[in-house]
Amino acid sequence: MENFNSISHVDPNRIFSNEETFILQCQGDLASLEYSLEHPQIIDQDDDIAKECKKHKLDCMRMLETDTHKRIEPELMNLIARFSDALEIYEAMTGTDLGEGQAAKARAAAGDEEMAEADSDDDDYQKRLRARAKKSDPNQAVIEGQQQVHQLMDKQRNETNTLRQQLEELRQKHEHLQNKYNDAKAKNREAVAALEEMHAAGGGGGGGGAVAVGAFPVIGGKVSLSAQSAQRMRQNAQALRQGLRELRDHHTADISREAQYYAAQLNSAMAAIVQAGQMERQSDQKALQWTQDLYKKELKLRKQYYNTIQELKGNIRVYCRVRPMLKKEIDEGRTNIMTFPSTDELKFIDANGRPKLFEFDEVYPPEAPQAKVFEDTSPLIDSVVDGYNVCIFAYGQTGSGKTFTMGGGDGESKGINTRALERLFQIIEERKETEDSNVTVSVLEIYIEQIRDLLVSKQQNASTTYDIKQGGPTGTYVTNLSEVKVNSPSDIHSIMAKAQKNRSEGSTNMNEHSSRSHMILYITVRTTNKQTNLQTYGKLSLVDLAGSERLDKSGAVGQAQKEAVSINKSLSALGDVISGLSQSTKHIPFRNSVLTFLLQDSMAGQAKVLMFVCVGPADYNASESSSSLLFASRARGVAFGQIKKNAATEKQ
Ligand SMILES: Nc1ncnc2c1ncn2[C@@H]1O[C@H](COP(=O)(O)OP(=O)(O)OP(=O)(O)O)[C@@H](O)[C@H]1O
Repeated sequence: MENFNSISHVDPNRIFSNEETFILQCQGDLASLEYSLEHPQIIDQDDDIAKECKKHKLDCMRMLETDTHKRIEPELMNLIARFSDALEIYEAMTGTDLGEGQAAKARAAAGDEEMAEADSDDDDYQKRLRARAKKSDPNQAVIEGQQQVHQLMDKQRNETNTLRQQLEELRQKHEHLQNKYNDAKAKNREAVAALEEMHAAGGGGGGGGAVAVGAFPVIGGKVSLSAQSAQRMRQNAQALRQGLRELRDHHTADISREAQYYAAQLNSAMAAIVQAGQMERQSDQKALQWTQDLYKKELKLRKQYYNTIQELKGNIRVYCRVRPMLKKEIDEGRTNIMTFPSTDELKFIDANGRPKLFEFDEVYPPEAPQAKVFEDTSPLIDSVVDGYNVCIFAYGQTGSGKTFTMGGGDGESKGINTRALERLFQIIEERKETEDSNVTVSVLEIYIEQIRDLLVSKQQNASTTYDIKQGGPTGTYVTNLSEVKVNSPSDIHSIMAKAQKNRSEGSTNMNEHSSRSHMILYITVRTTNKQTNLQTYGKLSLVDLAGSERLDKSGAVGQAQKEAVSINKSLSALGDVISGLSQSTKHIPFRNSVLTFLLQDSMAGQAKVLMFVCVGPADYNASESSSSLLFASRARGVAFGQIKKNAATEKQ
């Protein structure tokens, strides 16, 4: 009876007590046995269910003997009766001896003490059955037994049905209770979870310590509702999380695939770019090399053509420039007599009213800017770096624009001198990989047949003798003339400002700032070829001649008159030289003046020569303009001789 010792101590909160469980088990097994009795074909041959029922019956009987199961006594009694009936029928149907029915009765009648104990557990009902069986003969007993069996079977059938209904009710009750129990458990869990969430959401409010969840009331309407919401939310959140996880996995896979695809695309694109870049670089290098070669060839050709043209032209080019009308001239009501039929022609009516047409290599009208004038001059400058002497001089009457053309002003009005130097440095820069050049300048003036160094003080000039010599690397040179190294084009500004400041200048009727001397700016370029180490010299002579003037017009007297006479004399000497050259006479009077002596090497074929003939446009200068233009025309036809490049020497 060990199973039932603790029945009285069963937890009252438990749904089924041990007694109820026991009765349910008994009823279950009994129903099985009864069912098999109604269906003999499935009677258990191993007697298991019958033996189990026998055991239950004995348990029921033992429980009845104790006082502790009063509560279920009716059920126990009922069960014992049913077990007895069923077991007796079972024994009758199967011939098995379980201590019931005929066998027990026979043992009781025979006084079989051995099995008496097994039968002794039968209740009074059993004893009565056995007693009754003793009185009748066995055959009658069998018949009675069979009748009883039938009766019992009917009764049993009815009871079985009732029991089945009861069992079904019990089962439903059990199921209902089980559901309630499950619901309660679930609600409890939800409530606990809700409280945990509330606690978590509240940041552990109510003291900040850990909350003993079990201490909260479990189920309340409100809590239950919010717990359901929380549950739904949790389920939603879980579903959402799951969806997000799937989405993320899906996207991760997609992104990974795309990343691989694009990485491959990128790699191949990069490779293509690198390859294209290499090809481009190679073709760029080839194109660059080709362009450089072409450029060199072009330069060479250009030089050849230019030199050929120069030689064909007798090595002198003449550009004519007509300055604009001056304010003074306009104010005096002077008339502009110059017209320009073409870019190399100039036409005007001379003092005698006769139309005159002059043709030059270039003719610049008054509006021609300084830049345009230099544009046509710059090819000559290139020759200097190639080792040629170049002489550019401006000729014309006083006030005709010589100084403006050669020196000019600042910015866009800067003249040939500054622009030539800029161009020289540009060429030097372009050739710096193959050639090394340095540039020096000297500036002198010829004032009343005296040479003055314009880059030194008047005192120094007074104590220095300047002689003209021939045979230097660039031909004619002046002894003791200072030479200043120029590092950049901007250096020329201060140098020319100094020279201009030192130059002799006066004011005449014809020109407020009249130059009273010839000024020559020498720019010498020494170039060393980096490969051959050969050194060449080029000399650029930029000559701003003093203007010829008619003394009656200029009103010069005293020193100015002396200057004017000297100027005219030297210009006349220049005219004589040009005349001699044009007539190819044997003796050319270069030494008749300091000017012609200094220009001898240029005019004797050792330089490319460019003459600017400057004229004023006003009618009152028609005579001087006419003679200047005639002078220039004559010079243009002169063959100065075969141009020679300065000899190259090994650099020391
Ligand atoms: N192309 C020109 N555009 C504008 N002004 C000019 C131009 N040529 C000359 N002039 C102006 O004419 C005046 C005389 O010019 P410039 O001094 O150059 O003459 P010059 O021939 O050098 O005279 P001189 O022989 O007396 O020294 C100056 O005021 C000068 O600014």
